[in-house]
Amino acid sequence: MTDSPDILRRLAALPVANVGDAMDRLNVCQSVLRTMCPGLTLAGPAYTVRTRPGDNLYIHKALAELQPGQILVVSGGGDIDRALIGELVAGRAVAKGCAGIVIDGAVRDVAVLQALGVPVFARAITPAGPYKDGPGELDVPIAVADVVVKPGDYVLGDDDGVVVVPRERAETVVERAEDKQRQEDAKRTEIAAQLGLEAFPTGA
Ligand SMILES: O=C([O-])CC(=O)C(=O)O
Ligand SMILES: [Mg+2]
Repeated sequence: MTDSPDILRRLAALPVANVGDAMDRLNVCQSVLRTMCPGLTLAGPAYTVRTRPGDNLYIHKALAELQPGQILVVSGGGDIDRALIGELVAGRAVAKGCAGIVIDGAVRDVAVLQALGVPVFARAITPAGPYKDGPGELDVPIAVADVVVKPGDYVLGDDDGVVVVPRERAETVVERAEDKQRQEDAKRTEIAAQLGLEAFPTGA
């Protein structure tokens, strides 16, 4: 699948909430999927993995396939009793140029994930480790916190949560989201004046 760096750059510049609004407020992952690394944003095309809950053999297999800029997106069935990744898997993914990790399950070693500076989103943290027996699947459509993710779909995350932009709709979605952002910018300027501020806070 050809990459669209311009669309990705434009999507990445927008708040995740506005991109969700631009998809009729659908395609937003359930709020159980939270950032493990506050302040870091995530944006890129998905490399998808489906694993047996509590088992990360196929995540290790995925490390060999990951391309720079991709987001490692894992459906672990939402199980939160075993961590599917920690510092070692995350470090290896970063070494392959991975731009972020989304786990529909749990993670561990969270202090080091933050120190690595890689955006990681997951349902939970637990010290309990994963089994490594399989089965699993690579590069297939998956479900992540109630949203379908196809290989190559754009995945975006910030402190509010995660949205998935289907690749085939990305152009329309980014235009709608930019339009919404412009409308909101006008409102922010108006509110800043009411607050006696030179500019509306950015949260950055
Ligand atoms: O043991 C594992 O596969 C998960 C883990 O803690 C790590 O990646 O550091
Ligand atoms: Mg570990």
